Amino acid sequence: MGGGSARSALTLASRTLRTRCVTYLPATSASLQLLEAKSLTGRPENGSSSGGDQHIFSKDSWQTLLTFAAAGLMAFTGSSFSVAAGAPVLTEDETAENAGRASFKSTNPRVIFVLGGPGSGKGTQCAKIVDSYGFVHLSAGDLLRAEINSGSENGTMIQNTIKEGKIVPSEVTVRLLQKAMEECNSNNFLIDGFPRNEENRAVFEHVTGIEPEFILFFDCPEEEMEKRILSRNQGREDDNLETIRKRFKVFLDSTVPVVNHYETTGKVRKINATRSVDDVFDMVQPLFKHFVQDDLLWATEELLRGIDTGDYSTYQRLCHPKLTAFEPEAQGQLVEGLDFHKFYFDLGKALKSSSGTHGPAVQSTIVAPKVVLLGTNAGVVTYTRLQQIPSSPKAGHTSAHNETRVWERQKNDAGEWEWKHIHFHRSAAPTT
Ligand SMILES: Nc1ncnc2c1ncn2[C@@H]1O[C@H](COP(=O)(O)OP(=O)(O)OP(=O)(O)O)[C@@H](O)[C@H]1O
Ligand SMILES: O=c1ccn([C@@H]2O[C@H](COP(=O)(O)O)[C@@H](O)[C@H]2O)c(=O)[nH]1
Repeated sequence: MGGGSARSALTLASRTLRTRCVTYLPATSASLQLLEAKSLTGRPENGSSSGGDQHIFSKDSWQTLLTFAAAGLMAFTGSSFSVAAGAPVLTEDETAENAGRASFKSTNPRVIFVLGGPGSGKGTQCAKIVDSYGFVHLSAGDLLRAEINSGSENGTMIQNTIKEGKIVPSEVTVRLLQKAMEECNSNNFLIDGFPRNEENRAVFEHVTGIEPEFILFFDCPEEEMEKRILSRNQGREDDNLETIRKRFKVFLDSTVPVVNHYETTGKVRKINATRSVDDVFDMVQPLFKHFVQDDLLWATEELLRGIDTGDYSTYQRLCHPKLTAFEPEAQGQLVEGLDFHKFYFDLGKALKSSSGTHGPAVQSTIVAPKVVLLGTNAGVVTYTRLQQIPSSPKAGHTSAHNETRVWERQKNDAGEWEWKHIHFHRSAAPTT
């Protein structure tokens, strides 16, 4: 399993990234309702990922890759974040805060507002981001249309407002967004087509206390947007020339000022949306890759914390049942499955109960982590792990190991995406 089995805390030293959460992409009944709402309104959830400029490894090439990695023949290049050894350690509060995020649901969700004129391609790109980066897509327009279809008392008012291309009162939209976020077991949200005006923005911030990470803004000329909407053909009541023109005016008068506001805070990421769907997505992808790197590092930290605290259920949840490993304990052999690792968790528990000691915890420190993404569904995390072992016979001893951990994003039986640890390589680090 790669490490000590006694009770411990994980000190997250030597890193520049501040991790947020592990993306487990669970689809709750609420998100399924939203999907249903989408199909009712005929909105596209289309598009498999283009893969952008990265190589996407098939299952077969993945095995080859593992063989190379295992043989020490693989060099990790490409995007990474470097971390200076000895950089500041997380404070106790931050560590506790991160520990609280182990359940993936935090009070501090990651929100990206997706703005752009009507027909600029917001919904199309959001579907691709969901596919590749696992965000939950909340379209304010879809939520409002679902509210009409639900027979709510506000239904007629919302329907008339949409027909006129006007903006629905902020409290109605914010309430729908907040409810959808609360019902969704995720921490990563794309909020599409909102805030539509300054009041929307102020009410959302006031009610939820959430500041967006950034604003993804699709910039597209009116004639192109008009052409796209007129050929959208999804039976939307507002996709007619008269309402389209009104929507363009509302966009210019009310939504552009919101974008301008965020410009002043440096949060706008403007994308030229005139190109093809895949070309636009290629421009979008770099904005999301670091979230995946962040999540993979956090998943690794959670795994190590599980090892150090002897928490086998966490280890089992994060690891693929057929996890493969090269580690000193396996005497140079490739071991497969979790049983080999479970032995050490059981041993730790037995030793602790027989000795009855409750001494200080084993402490792991990750030094110089690097996260390399292989397409959008796989990634490799490498680092040196220092483990301070408080108990005898090696009391006060620090061990140093180089670890390479491979993660793959997979769909579970419920069809939900989750990161699974599929292989690791651990060897003693040369000491200085
Ligand atoms: N880059 C693109 N090139 C050509 N057509 C596109 C592109 N992006 C989206 N489309 C098409 O244009 C239409 C509008 O796209 P989409 O529904 O994603 O826009 P939107 O910004 O979400 O619109 P709205 O604000 O009205 O909901 C759809 O039919 C979609 O397939
Ligand atoms: O925050 C919002 C979002 C949307 N509306 C109304 O819905 C329609 C359609 O929105 P799309 O984003 O194009 O699906 C929009 O024209 C508004 O009338 C809103 O009021 N507030």
